[in-house]
Amino acid sequence: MAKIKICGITRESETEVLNRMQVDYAGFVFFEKSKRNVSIEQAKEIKKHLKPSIKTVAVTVNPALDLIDEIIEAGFDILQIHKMQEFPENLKIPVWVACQVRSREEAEEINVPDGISGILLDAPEFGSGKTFSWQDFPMKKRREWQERRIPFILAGGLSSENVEEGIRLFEPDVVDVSSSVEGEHGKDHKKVEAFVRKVREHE
Ligand SMILES: O=C(O)c1ccccc1NCC(=O)[C@H](O)[C@H](O)COP(=O)(O)O
Repeated sequence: MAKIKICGITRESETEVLNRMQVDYAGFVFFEKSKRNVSIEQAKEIKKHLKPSIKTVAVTVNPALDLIDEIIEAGFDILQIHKMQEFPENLKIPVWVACQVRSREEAEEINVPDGISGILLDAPEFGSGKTFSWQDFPMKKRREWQERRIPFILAGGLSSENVEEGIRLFEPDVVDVSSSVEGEHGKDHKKVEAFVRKVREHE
């Protein structure tokens, strides 16, 4: 069964539905330009309210080494890196590399370095609630990662309406959602519940 990551947690009140629905991952965005940006201190406070079984993912964009150190120090389980320029060596935290899928040609060039703990495919604009073009994605890349046993995370525009299709096409290890489960004040409990149920119904 695909595991579930709810991304862009910004407040303590959101943890109740994550705990109750026993999701697998909670993502915190550390990127100042994002409407979901939180400080390390805020995230540390919020994650105290998550069940220990929920792994925490620190979502970053080409992070400076200082930020990576702070993330490790704060006890996050996984570091997710978008727009990675260089793979930082000897990191003491598992890394998910996020790739923005813009075209079939670009996707064919995706190189997954050894030693990463997951490859995440996302829309051209991260956190936008839009999907990348699933039909154009070169599935031989997906098969290559399956053969190399690299965990695969499907992100970008997932919702209760399309997640079944995404699971059928990509057989992801994890499905990652943010925009479609948001309301006016952060994550909407009913939308999170509906998304989680849809994923679990599928299996
Ligand atoms: O969500 C953001 O604002 C964000 C900012 C900077 C880097 C990544 C960001 N989100 C990335 C994600 O982890 C996934 O892309 C996200 O869960 C999927 O988002 P959505 O398309 O909104 O469901």
